[in-house]
Amino acid sequence: MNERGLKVLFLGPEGTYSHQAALQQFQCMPNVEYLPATSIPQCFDKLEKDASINYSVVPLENSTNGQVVFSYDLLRDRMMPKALSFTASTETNNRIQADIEVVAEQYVSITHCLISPIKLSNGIESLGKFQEVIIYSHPQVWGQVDGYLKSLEEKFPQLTFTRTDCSSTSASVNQCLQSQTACPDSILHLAIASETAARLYKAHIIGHSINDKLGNTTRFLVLARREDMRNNMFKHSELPQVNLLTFTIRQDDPGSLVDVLNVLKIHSLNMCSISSRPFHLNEDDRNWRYLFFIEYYTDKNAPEDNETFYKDISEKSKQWCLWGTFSRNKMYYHK
Ligand SMILES: O=C(O)C(=O)C[C@]1(C(=O)O)C=C[C@@H](O)C=C1
Repeated sequence: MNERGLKVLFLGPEGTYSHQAALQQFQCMPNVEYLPATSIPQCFDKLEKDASINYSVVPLENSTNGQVVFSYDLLRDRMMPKALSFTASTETNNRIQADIEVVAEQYVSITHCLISPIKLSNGIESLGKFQEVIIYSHPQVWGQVDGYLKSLEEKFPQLTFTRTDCSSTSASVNQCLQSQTACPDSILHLAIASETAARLYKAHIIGHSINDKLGNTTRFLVLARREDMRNNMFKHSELPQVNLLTFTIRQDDPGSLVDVLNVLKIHSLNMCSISSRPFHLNEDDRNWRYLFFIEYYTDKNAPEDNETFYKDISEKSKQWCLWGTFSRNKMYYHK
């Protein structure tokens, strides 16, 4: 940390779940400046380009509707150009070093509210007075409240409901306030966001805890520039270390995915997650190629440079990248 303190980027504006994750991560540090980004891509770009920014907090997955694909794809996109340059060369070392690194994880419990820009005398029952309802939120939210929105549609069959994407949940509250000021009385603009966001904008909550699964949680990654992390200030705790690794396989070789996973087994490493995203290198490349994301545990006393493990991964995969080794957050274990 420099004398001027830390600068931490998050998906803004204030009042987003990402903001909450950033506060949770850095609340015990003195002198932290929280900087709102306008999109998830900006959370990556600014961290890479602006040396004054120390960390960026991005959502990765939700316990109800899974991957935040924007973040997965932004990690993938950072591997892509380096993967292309390997294909073109005769390089034997197939390990890719990314410029950013994952240094910690955070978990935020999600409690969505249905938020109105105007006070409705009869709460949710007042929707019956309108002809059209336009609901704004972050695209990740729709899959978390789908059952609730369907039940609203059934309750008010005469109403037209439209879902509109916004850059974040908190931005959606601002959007519904703006839109409501210049629209006919027959249309109501609503937002889905946290109670904090509703309070921040002095908007009105007409439905609380509307997510289909209560206890729904979003997992966030804390990113830093690799070159700045030589003195990693995130002390490794007593909890297991999580390693995030991505790899491509020699797709036409039968068993090539199993071969990579078997390396974990041989080294007695327990895998705790696996997923994949499309990995289409360029227009000359085949359409159906995948990048696999795995996470596995290592002991806190394990050597940082597990050379034989890396050598085996290099041998069995086409290309691979280790994004970071960080302590499991104890909130991972909470229901
Ligand atoms: O819009 C926000 O509040 C965010 O922080 C983004 C985000 C996400 O992309 O997953 C974070 C948590 C919720 O699951 C919904 C939206």
